[in-house]
Amino acid sequence: MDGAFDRRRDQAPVISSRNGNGVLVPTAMASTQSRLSLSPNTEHKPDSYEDLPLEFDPLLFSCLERYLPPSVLTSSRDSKVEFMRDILLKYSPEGERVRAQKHREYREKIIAHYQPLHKELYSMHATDFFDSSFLKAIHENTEESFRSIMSEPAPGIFTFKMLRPEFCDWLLKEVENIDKWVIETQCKIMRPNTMNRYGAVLGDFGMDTMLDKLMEDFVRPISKVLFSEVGGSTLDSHHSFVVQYGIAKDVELGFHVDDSEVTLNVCLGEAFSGGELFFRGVRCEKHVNTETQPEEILDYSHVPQHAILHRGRHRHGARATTTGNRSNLILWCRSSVFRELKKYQKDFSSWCGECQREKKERQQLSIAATKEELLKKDGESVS
Ligand SMILES: O=C(O)CCC(=O)C(=O)O
Ligand SMILES: [Fe+2]
Repeated sequence: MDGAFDRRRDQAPVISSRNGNGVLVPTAMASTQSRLSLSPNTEHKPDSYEDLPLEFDPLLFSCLERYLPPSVLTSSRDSKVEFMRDILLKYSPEGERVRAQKHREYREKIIAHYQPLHKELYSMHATDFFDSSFLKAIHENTEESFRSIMSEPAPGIFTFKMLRPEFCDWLLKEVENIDKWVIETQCKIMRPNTMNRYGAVLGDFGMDTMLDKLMEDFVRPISKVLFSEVGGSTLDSHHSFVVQYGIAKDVELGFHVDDSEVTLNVCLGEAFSGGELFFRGVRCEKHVNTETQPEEILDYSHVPQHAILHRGRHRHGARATTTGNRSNLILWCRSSVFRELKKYQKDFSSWCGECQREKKERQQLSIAATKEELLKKDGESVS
C-alpha cells in the first residue's frame, strides 16, 4: 500500500498556502539603494536597539545589522536604523499593518478573558519541561552534544527525546481547557493553519513569552549548527500551535511544505495508532513539485515526548491517525534575514535536493565534454 500511496503523493504535492502570523513576509523587492549584503559580516558586533521606540522588533534590527553593506555598517546607529527601517517598511504596507493591528486586538481580547489552567506553562521552566539528556546537550552547546542525543534517519531529519511527560500532560490539559472555554464562550478562534481545524495557536492564548524562549534558547542553538544554510542561526519569529488528530477530529494531513525555515514537531501523546509522518525530500519553491528520489523517502512514527526537527521546505505529510487521539506541539520557526536574502538568489543547491541534482548533472556534463575534448586532441596529436 505504501508504494502506491507514496507515488501518488509524490506526483502531486500540495504547496501549503498557509500564511504567516505576524511575520514580515517580503512583498516587494528592496530598491538597489537599500540593498543588504548577501553574506553576513560575522566579525561585526551588532548594536542594541532595545531602547528605541521602533515599529519592528529591536532584535530584528540587531539581526539585520550584520548584513548591512560595508559603508552603512560603519555609520552611526541612527543612520543604520534609518537604512534598515527603509527596507523593513517596504514589507509592511498599509494592509499588512491593519491586519497586524486586528490580530493584536484579537489576542488582547482572548488574553483578557481566558483563564490559564497551568500557569507554569506561560514562562520557561526548563528543568520542569525538558528531559535531562536534552538539557545536557543544550548546556554543552556543541554539534557533538546535539548529535549524541539524536538520530538522523534521513539527511536533515533529526529525532530525539525532548519533553518530560509532565509537560506533555500539562499542555494537553491546557489545550483541553482552551477547547472548553471556546465552547462555553462561543468565541471564534483562529485554528493553527488552513489545513488543521483542531488545536490552538498558543501565542494567541498568552504563551509567547515561553515559546520565544523555547525558540531562542533551545531551537536556535541546534538550528545554528544543523540548519545554518536556511537561516538556522537567525531564527527570529515563530508560529506555534498544537494540532490534534482523531476519528472525531482531523484524521490526516496532506502533502505540504511548512511556512518556516525550521520546524520543531513534538508528540505530546496520548495513546494512538497511525499518524506517521512521510517525508519526500527538501525543495525550493521552483522545484516543489519535482519527483522524489528513492533515498529521500522516509516514514517516521511519532513517539510521545520525542521531537522531530526538519527544514520547513522538507516536503511531508501525516498519515491517518487510525485509533485514539494524537496531539503534537509544532513550532514553525522563521528567519526574516534568510527570507530577505533568498529574494536575491537562484541557486539553492546547499539545501534543495533538485537544485543539487541539477548542479551535479551540469558538472557531469561538463566533465564529459572536457574528456571528449581531451580525447579528440590526443587523437589529433597521435595522427
Ligand atoms: O501531524 C503532524 O505531526 C505534522 C503536522 C505538520 O506537518 C504541520 O502542522 O505543519
Ligand atoms: Fe508541516
